[in-house]
Amino acid sequence: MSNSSSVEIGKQRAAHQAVDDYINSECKVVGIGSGSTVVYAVERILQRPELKDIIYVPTSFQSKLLIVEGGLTMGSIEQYPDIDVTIDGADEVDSQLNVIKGGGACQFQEKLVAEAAKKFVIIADYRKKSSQLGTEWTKGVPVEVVPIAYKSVMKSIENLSQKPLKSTLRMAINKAGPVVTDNGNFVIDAHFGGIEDPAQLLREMKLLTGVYEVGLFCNMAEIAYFGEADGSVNTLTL
Ligand SMILES: O=C[C@H](O)[C@H](O)[C@H](O)COP(=O)(O)O
Repeated sequence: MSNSSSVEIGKQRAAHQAVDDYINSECKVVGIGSGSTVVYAVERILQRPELKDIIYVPTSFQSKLLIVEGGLTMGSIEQYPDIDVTIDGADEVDSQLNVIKGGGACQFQEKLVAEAAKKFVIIADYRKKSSQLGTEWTKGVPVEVVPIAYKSVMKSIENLSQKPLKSTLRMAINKAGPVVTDNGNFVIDAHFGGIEDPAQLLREMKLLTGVYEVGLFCNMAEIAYFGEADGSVNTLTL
C-alpha cells in the first residue's frame, strides 16, 4: 500500500470508529470540525440514518458545506451553545492530549465549538502522533491575528518566554497576498521547534493585543483516535 493510501485509510478508520463510539441517537447537538479527516466523520454519519435528526454545528465554511451537502440539519453556535460531542481533526497531538490545530486556518471557530461541547474527540492518522508538540508538525503554531496587528504580533512573539525560531505570515495559494480566514483575519505561523510548555505558551500568546485565537488546544480533548498504517485504530486517553 502506498503511503498516501495508508494515510487516507488511517483517517477514515479513525473517523468512523470515533463516530460509532461517540455519536448516537441520544445526541441532540454535535459539533463538526474542519479538515480532510472530518470528511470521513461526516461520511460515517451519513451511513447511519438514525443520526439524521441531530443538529450539526459547523466550525468553518468547509464544514458548513459538508453539513449542507450531506442534507444534515445545521445549527449555529449562537442557537446551540450546549453541544453533546464535537469531533475534529488535528495537526499534531502529544501524549498529554495537547493539540496543534489550524493547519487549515479554522482554529477560532473550532475552539469555540470544542469548548461548547461536553466531549471533544480528536480524529487523526498516525502521522499526527507526537511526544512533543512542534516536533512532528513543523509548519508552526497557527496564530489568527487581526490584519492591522500582524506586524506588532510578530514583534511581540519575539518576547515570549519560549522564543520562536521564526514566524511567517501565511500566504495564499492561487491568490496574491495573505490567507484570509473565515473571520476576515490573517494567520501567522510561529515556529518554536519542540514546545516546552504548550499551556504556558498559549496563555502568553492569548495576552498579545491583536491575537484572535491560537491553534494550541490544551486540556480540551478527552480522547484521540489514531488510524494506523496497518489499518488498525489506537486511542489515547489520559
Ligand atoms: O484548520 C484546520 C483544522 O484545525 C484541521 O482540523 C487540522 O488542520 C487537521 O486537518 P486534516 O484532518 O486535514 O489533517
